[in-house]
Amino acid sequence: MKQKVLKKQQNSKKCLVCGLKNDLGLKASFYETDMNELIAIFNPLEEHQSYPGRLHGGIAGAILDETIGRAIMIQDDTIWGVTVELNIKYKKPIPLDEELRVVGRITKDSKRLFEGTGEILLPDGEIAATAWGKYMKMPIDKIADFNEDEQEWRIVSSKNEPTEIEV
Ligand SMILES: CCCCCCCCCCCCCC(=O)SCCNC(=O)CCNC(=O)[C@H](O)C(C)(C)COP(=O)(O)OP(=O)(O)OC[C@H]1O[C@@H](n2cnc3c(N)ncnc32)[C@H](O)[C@@H]1OP(=O)(O)O
Repeated sequence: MKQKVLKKQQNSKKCLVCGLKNDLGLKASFYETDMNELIAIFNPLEEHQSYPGRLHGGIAGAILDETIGRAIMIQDDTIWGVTVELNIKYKKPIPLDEELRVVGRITKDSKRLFEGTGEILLPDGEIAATAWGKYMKMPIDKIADFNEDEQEWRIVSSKNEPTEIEV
């Protein structure tokens, strides 16, 4: 099924998942879609391996965590979540050096907490890992000394941004 891209989300400077100036990071891009889901696209490198040729499970957890944690920003981009629980099921080995898609959505939202689920998809669309996470909503100034400009928290568009993503 194709999902229509409505908006790209911000990247940052040094985050392991979204930092564009983190040489060892995933440099993932995040897209909000017309299905109220968030889709991450990234290319894991050799540096992200566990066994040769296989993505490290912790890295798979990191991209799932951030995709679910950012999905809350579809409805309100001023809500920041810190992960309080994360459960992952690894179903298939995840390859390196190939473009991968991760889908996340919010399943429960209350005043102080939200929950969501997500999946990492293999290039052929098969589900390689699933996750459920719970997050506490916190004001950004209680999480970190955060300055948008210093952290380069901004939407970075390239020439070939997708308008639709197959999931
Ligand atoms: C430049 C930026 C780049 C990055 C951008 C990324 C975008 C976003 C990406 C996001 C993705 C990546 C995100 C990351 O990677 S975030 C990094 C990983 N996560 C953390 O670092 C969180 C660490 N934990 C804490 O800081 C504290 O434990 C917090 C602040 C969460 C609570 O400690 P605090 O001492 O303040 O609170 P409390 O213990 O008195 O509890 C307070 C209340 O909360 C309830 N409670 C607590 N835990 C749970 C639970 N598990 N289920 C249900 N409820 C829970 C508790 O019952 C109590 O309720 P009540 O009794 O008052 O009713």
